[in-house]
Amino acid sequence: MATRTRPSSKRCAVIGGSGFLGRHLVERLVDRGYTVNVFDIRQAYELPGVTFHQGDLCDRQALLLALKEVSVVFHCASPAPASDDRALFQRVNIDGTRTVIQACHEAGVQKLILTSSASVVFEGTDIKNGREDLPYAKKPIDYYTETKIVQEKLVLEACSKEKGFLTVAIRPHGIFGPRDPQLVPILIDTARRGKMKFIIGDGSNLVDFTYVENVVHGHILAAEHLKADSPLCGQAYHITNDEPVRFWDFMSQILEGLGYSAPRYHLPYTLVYGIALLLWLMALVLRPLIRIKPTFTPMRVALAGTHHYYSCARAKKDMGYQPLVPLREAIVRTVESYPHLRKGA
Ligand SMILES: NC(=O)C1=CN([C@@H]2O[C@H](COP(=O)(O)OP(=O)(O)OC[C@H]3O[C@@H](n4cnc5c(N)ncnc54)[C@H](O)[C@@H]3O)[C@@H](O)[C@H]2O)C=CC1
Ligand SMILES: CC(C)CCC[C@@H](C)[C@H]1CC[C@H]2C3=C(CC[C@]12C)[C@@]1(C)CCC(=O)C[C@@H]1CC3
Repeated sequence: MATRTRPSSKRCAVIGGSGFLGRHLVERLVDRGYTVNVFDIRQAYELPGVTFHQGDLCDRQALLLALKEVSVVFHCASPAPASDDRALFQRVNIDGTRTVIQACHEAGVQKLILTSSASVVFEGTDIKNGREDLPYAKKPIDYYTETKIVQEKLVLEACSKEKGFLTVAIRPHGIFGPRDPQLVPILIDTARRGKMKFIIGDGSNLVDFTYVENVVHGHILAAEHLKADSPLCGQAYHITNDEPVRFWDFMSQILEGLGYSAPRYHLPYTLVYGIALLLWLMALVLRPLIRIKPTFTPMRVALAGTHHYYSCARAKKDMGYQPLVPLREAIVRTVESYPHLRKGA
């Protein structure tokens, strides 16, 4: 008779483990003695102690193989926000997350930790020290955010002490660090094309940028504190660097660190937002004929021109969270990790 091995609390799966955040998470889990199964549509690296399962998270059978004898699942897979593909977001973030939950039930997984986003409450207007009890955005600013809201609700509603299936959502904001394929590469690409000359608005808006190691720390703390009698069950938690910074100071430090000039001239926020909206609509209309990808999307302009920073007091109280790497050190490490993006390289 086949015996079913009891899931070990140190055996986990990371869905999206080939990605930027996912890979940092996998590396830290391995350091902490976890055995890790990575499930992703692509395999990006090899690491001792890690087993790769290549597949689409919408494929329940493929997922089940990766979740065998696993007690903790981290779900940090998503299409990139820049893809701006509504059908893809719907399929992966909503239908796919339903499949993940179903597969977790079938495989006897005990804990599911979702990487959500602080943007689920962002509507393009100022948020200062926002707490987790802010309502979800009624008018989400893009398809990515729209589907991240539904995804978070699905995961939190699936939390059931009776069924022995516990869930929690981590809401990071503006993740950056070595190997990030978004923030630094897009910023430098924009600078190389001579488009980083302008500050949108008066430049005083404060924003959270969160170093990837701190986001990883928040995920692992959440997994280890998530118990039937803990306040974490079915809750969302902001994880930030807890050091809001002026958006344009942060961008300037990265740009100057890599040898580029910081933007100096100001443009009115409403003007730039209006142009971005117009370009986005044009791109949408022309999509059947030609694929245009504007750099300044309405989402990026809104993020660049408003305050959006969040309180992580709840994470501090319920799971003892404190950022491990301060912002100044995080920027130095990040800049040093991109020698190929230096000016002239
Ligand atoms: N980068 C940021 O600033 C923030 C990211 N997040 C969230 O963090 C998570 C991780 O983001 P990043 O690491 O930045 O993105 P990433 O693009 O580097 O990683 C996402 C991973 O998901 C995988 N994936 C996508 N579709 C899949 C599918 N159908 N089946 C299996 N795997 C699939 C990709 O191959 C990739 O390896 C995402 O859920 C994102 O929404 C939240 C807040 C901020
Ligand atoms: C062209 C410039 C105005 C801006 C260049 C930097 C931007 C690419 C990034 C600045 C803030 C970032 C951010 C995200 C992606 C990259 C930025 C727009 C997210 C949308 C990623 C996914 C999330 O869940 C929220 C993030 C907010 C901040």
